[in-house]
Amino acid sequence: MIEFTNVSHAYDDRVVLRDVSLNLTENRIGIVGANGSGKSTLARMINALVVPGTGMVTVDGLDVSRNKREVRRRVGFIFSDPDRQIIMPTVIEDIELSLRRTDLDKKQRAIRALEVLERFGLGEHADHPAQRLSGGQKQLLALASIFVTDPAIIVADEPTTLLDLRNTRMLTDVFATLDEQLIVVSHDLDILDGFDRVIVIDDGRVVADDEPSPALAYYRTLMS
Ligand SMILES: Nc1ncnc2c1ncn2[C@@H]1O[C@H](COP(=O)(O)OP(=O)(O)OP(=O)(O)O)[C@@H](O)[C@H]1O
Repeated sequence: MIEFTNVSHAYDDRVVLRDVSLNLTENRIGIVGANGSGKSTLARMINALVVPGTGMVTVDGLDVSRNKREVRRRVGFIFSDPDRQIIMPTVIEDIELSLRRTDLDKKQRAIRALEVLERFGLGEHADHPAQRLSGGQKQLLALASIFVTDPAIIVADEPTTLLDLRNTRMLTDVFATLDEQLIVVSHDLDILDGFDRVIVIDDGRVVADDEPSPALAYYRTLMS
């Protein structure tokens, strides 16, 4: 469970979140809003990538500002820019690196890594240089490298920006089958169909918080 209590935040003198209080308990939660409205800042706080200026964020009761390491073990964060996440020379090595803290031995890690690559449609690219993948394939690899660590919570910041229609659908299917709690920031409203809850942010405030259909209708009106 994720809780925001009276969270405000400013970068220098620019206020980007204003007194946000939220209890995030549902399995699939979408966050939408205009460019620059504060969505990524909010999402990054769940993983302590940004520490709130005032107020508090907790994950399973842990104050994220004081328990970064423990919180990051529970929360996997997927950046929209996959180059921030891909580290190793080949595709499979990147997944194997994510598995380094598990109990699996080298051979088991290789088997598990290949399984997850196949699930994400990258099985054929296992031994290819990661940096030669297309943008969309890199995005899938970045997603796979977080999924494989089995975090209790996954936060994805615009995970479909580089994906074609087929891979967006594949990702939507992967999301639908996840046991993990999933928080997705997205401008692609279609991927939020079937989510439990959608939060609309406008100028640093929560302006709607509802099931997808009414929340997205509100957002469309706000943007029109
Ligand atoms: N590290 C930073 N330093 C200074 N300003 C920042 C920083 N990160 C974000 N901002 C500013 O804070 C505001 C909110 O940014 P944020 O990335 O949270 O918005 P967003 O809703 O995710 O936007 P988008 O939909 O464009 O990704 C923007 O004006 C942005 O320029």
